[in-house]
Amino acid sequence: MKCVIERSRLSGEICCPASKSYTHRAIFLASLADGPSTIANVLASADTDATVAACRSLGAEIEQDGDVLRVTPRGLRPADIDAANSGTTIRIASAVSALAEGTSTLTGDESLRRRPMQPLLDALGTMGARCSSREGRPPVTVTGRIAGGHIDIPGNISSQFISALMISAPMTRSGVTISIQGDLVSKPYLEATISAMRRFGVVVHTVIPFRRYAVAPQAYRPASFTVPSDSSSLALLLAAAVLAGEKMKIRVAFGDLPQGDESFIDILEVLGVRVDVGEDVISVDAPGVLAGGRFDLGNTPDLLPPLAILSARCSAPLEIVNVGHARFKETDRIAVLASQLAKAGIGAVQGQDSLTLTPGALGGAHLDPHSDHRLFMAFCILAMAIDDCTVEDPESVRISYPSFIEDMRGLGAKLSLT
Ligand SMILES: O=C(O)C1=C[C@@H](OP(=O)(O)O)[C@@H](O)[C@H](O)C1
Ligand SMILES: C=C(OP(=O)(O)O)C(=O)O
Repeated sequence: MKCVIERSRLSGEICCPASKSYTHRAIFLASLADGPSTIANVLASADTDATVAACRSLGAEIEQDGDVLRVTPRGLRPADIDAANSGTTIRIASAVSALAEGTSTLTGDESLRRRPMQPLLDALGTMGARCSSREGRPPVTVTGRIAGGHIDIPGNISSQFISALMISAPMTRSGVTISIQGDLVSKPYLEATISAMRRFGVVVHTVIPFRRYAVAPQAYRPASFTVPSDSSSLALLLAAAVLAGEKMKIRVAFGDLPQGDESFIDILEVLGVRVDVGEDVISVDAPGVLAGGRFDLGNTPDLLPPLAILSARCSAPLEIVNVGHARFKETDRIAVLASQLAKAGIGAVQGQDSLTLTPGALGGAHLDPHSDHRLFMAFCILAMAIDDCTVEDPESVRISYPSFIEDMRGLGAKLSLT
C-alpha cells in the first residue's frame, strides 16, 4: 500500500500523542515494583504493545482500561520475547531478563535484527549473565542472574544500553556503578530514565554527569504515573505547521519530566519561525523562507527526520552534524533521507555522522521510507508542501503514531491510500 499526497493547507487543533519513551519506561519500572502501579495516558502503539507483551512474559500482570494500565508484578521469570520493531523494548527487556534465574531469548523483526546489542550484552556478562547473539545483533539469549558490580560501556552507539543497565541496577544484590566510555549520544534519554526511576522511588547517584553513575541496591516502589506528550511526535507536528500549516494549534501536556526533543522549538526559532508556547497549546508563525544553518543533533537523533524536511523551505544549506547514531535506528536514517530527499529536488550530501541538505527545484516524487515510521511521517509532511508525491509504507505509523493519517486528514491534508 502507498499514500498519495497533494499540496495541503492544515488548520485546526490537534492533540500531540503520548510519549513512547516514557510509556516504555513506566511499564518496565512498574513491572519491577513491589506492588501494583497505575500508568495513565499511555501511548497505544506497536512499540509499546511490544513492551506490554515483554513485561507480561517476564511475569507482570497488566490490565488495560482505555489509556490506563494497571501493572501488578508477580515475580520475575525468564521469557521468550519478540520485541517486534522496538529497540527500546529489546534493550531494556534484555537487562531486566538478566535479573531472572534462567535463560531468556529476545528477538525482533527484520529491522530490529540489524540493530546493535553487543555492548549491552558485554556489560551484562561482566555482572554475571551469560549472553549470546548473532554477530552482536538479535536474536540474543540472556541467562541470569546478574549480581551487579562495575561496568564500562561505550556511549557512542546508543543511550538505551545505559538506560537498560540503570533500570535493572537497583534490583541486583550489590548494586551497579556505570562508567561510560567516550561521549554519550542521546543524553536526554538517560535523564528521562533517571527521572522515571525517581518516580518509582529509586535514586540514581550521578557521580559525573553522562560519565559515571552509581545505583545502590533499592526497591522500586509502586507509583501512579502519567505519561507526558511525546516531544519527538511534537517535532513532526511542528514541521507540518511550518511547511503546510495555516492556523494549526497543537495541544500538549508536558509536565515536568525532561525530554530532549523539545529543543526542536529552539531550532525552529533559529530558522526564523516564531513559536508561541502556551500552557497547553503550541502554534507557529512561519515565514515563507527559512534560514539555513548548522545543527548538532547528538542529543536528539529523532529530530533528524523533521529537521531534514525543513530544508525544502530553507534559503541556505541545512548542515546536520553529530548524528551518526541515526544510522542504527529502524533504518540508516542518514542514508535513506539522502537518497529520498534527492528525488524531491533537495541536494543531499552525507558524511559518516552528518547530512547536508541544499534546497533546489522541488518536484513531486515517489518516496520510500523503507518502513521507518518517522521517515514515512516526515515524507508525508514534506509532500504536503510539494504536491504530487507518493510515499510507501503507510502502515509504519503503527510503531509510534497510529492515528497520524487520520489526524492529518482532520487538519485538511489531502492524503489518500491506494
Ligand atoms: O531511550 C529511548 O527511549 C530512546 C533513545 C534514542 O535512541 P538512542 O539512545 O539509541 O539514540 C531514540 O532514538 C529512541 O527513539 C528512543
Ligand atoms: C528509534 C526509535 O525507537 P526505538 O529505538 O525504540 O526503536 C524511534 O522511535 O525513532
